[in-house]
Amino acid sequence: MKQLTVISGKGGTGKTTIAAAFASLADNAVIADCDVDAADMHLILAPKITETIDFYGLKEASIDSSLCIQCGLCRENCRFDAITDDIRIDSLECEGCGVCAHVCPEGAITMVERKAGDAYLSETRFGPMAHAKLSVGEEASGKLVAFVRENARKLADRYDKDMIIIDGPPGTGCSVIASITGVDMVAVITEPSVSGIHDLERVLGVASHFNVPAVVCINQYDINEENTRIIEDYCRENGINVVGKLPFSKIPTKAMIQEITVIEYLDNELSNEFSEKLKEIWENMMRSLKYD
Ligand SMILES: Nc1ncnc2c1ncn2[C@@H]1O[C@H](COP(=O)(O)OP(=O)(O)OP(=O)(O)O)[C@@H](O)[C@H]1O
Ligand code: SF4
Ligand code: SF4
Repeated sequence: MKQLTVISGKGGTGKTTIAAAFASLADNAVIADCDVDAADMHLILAPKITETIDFYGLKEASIDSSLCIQCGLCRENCRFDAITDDIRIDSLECEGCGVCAHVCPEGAITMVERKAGDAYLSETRFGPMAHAKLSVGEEASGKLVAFVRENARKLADRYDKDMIIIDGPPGTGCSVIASITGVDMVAVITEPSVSGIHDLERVLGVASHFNVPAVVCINQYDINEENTRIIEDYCRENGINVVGKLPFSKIPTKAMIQEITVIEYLDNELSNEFSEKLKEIWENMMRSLKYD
């Protein structure tokens, strides 16, 4: 089974637009929305949730006040200021490091599970989907990405799918790393802006560090053709395949408003042209995936 992650380095480059289009073009895939901090694939794919699973992130300290002698050691040793003057745990600040439980002379502190969000198994018009929602203020997004990927693998086994298409988070942080480790290929969606080029180089560096082959798709290439050439040269020099370029177009936004993919939005010549380009990009990527 092949796993492909769509990432972007920089936010707002069209990653979700393109990942949703890929989901509609794949023959036999599971879709995994791993952009868990700002999930928006569901706006286009309208998943029907079939199963909701509690997600437990970081553990949290809990004090048994009947054992506590108010010595204050836990408070002194908590680096996150998560213990109040009257020795209570501030849930929003507790990072679950366990130091307080370790130093407590009375064994009054235990580490307990804390629900940090919900993971979902769903059905979409293009096949099964794994996705999730992190609770407000929670920070275990890398762990939740890993959980969504595990759920996607279960769906692939259950429905005999041969591919998982992962919509990864933007940036280069731990949730990006969790969404690309062990996949067969990443497709980096970039745009020809100065920050786009900078973030592309950074995210390609992360992919290379984890030995994941990368291809690049340049979105809105015509907003700055000079920068597009810089990206193409950079990719050529570094042996990275540019699988295609998409022009600036009103179609992605029009399709998004109708909650459909750009491939489904087919009411004029212009939209046909746009979706034909995306199909070519998909086919180039599939060739690269086979070749690698
Ligand atoms: N080729 C294009 N031409 C013009 N607008 C586009 C193009 N591709 C995407 N857009 C628009 O850009 C906006 C951002 O796209 P999208 O949500 O797919 O990006 P993203 O990288 O997933 O963003 P985020 O990081 O916020 O998840 C949307 O309004 C989308 O319709
Ligand atoms: S688990 Fe760590 S962060 Fe939480 S209260 Fe204890 S020492 Fe502070
Ligand atoms: S270290 Fe233990 S006994 Fe001391 S104040 Fe904290 S909970 Fe109470």
